[in-house]
Amino acid sequence: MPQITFVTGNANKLKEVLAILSTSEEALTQVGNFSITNQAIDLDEVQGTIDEVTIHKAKSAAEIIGGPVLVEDTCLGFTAFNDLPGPYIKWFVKSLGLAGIVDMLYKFEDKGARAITTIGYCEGPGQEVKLFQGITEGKIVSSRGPTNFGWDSIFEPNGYDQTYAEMDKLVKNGLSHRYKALAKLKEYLLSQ
Ligand SMILES: O=c1[nH]c(=O)c2ncn([C@@H]3O[C@H](COP(=O)(O)OP(=O)(O)OP(=O)(O)O)[C@@H](O)[C@H]3O)c2[nH]1
Ligand SMILES: [Mg+2]
Repeated sequence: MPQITFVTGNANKLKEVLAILSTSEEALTQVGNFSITNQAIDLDEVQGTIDEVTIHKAKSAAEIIGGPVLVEDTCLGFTAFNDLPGPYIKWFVKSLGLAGIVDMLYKFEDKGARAITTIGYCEGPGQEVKLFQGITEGKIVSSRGPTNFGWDSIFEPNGYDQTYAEMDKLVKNGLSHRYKALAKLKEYLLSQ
C-alpha cells in the first residue's frame, strides 16, 4: 500500500487531521489505497501568498522524506485587514497573545475573519504540488474556551454562538477550514 507522510510540527493539527480522516486518533490512518503516517519536522516557511507558502512547504517536505508527502498551512485573516495576517498569524499569536489580536481590531466595526487551510500534496522530490483548500468564515471575539490550540478561542464561525475552542471536537471537525480542505483531498485520493 503506498504510504504518504504528513509532515507537521504541530501536534494539534495532526490530532485533528487523523480524527477527520478516520474515526480514531491512532498515529496511522488509511484513505482509499493510501496509508498516512506522520513525521514532526518544522519546515521552513517562505513569505508569499498562501499557495506559495504551501507549495514551498510541500516541496521541501518531499525532498526531506524522499517520497509522497502532505503538508498544510493554516491562515487566519481579518476582513478589515484585507486578509492579513493570513499565513503569518502564528507569529502574531506568539508576539501579541490572543488579547493583543482582539485589540488589533478594536477600532474596526468589521470583526470578520476567514480561517483557511491549504493542503499541499507532493508525490516526491521534483514533482508538482496539488493544492486543496478549505475556508470557514467567522468573526473575532474575546477569548472563550480552552486556549491550548492557536487562535481557536477567539474565532467564532458564522451561524454559531460558540468559538472553535468551546465546541465539541466533533462539531469543529465537521465544519472547520481543515475539514473542508481534507474533504477535497479525500475525494482526490479516493479517485486514485
Ligand atoms: O485555533 C486554531 N485552530 C486551528 O484549527 C488551527 N490550525 C492552525 N492553527 C494555528 O495557526 C498557525 C498556523 O501556522 P502553520 O500552518 O504554519 O502551522 P504550524 O507552524 O504550527 O505547523 P506546521 O507548519 O509544521 O504544519 C499556528 O500558530 C497554528 O497553531 C490553528 N489555530
Ligand atoms: Mg508552520
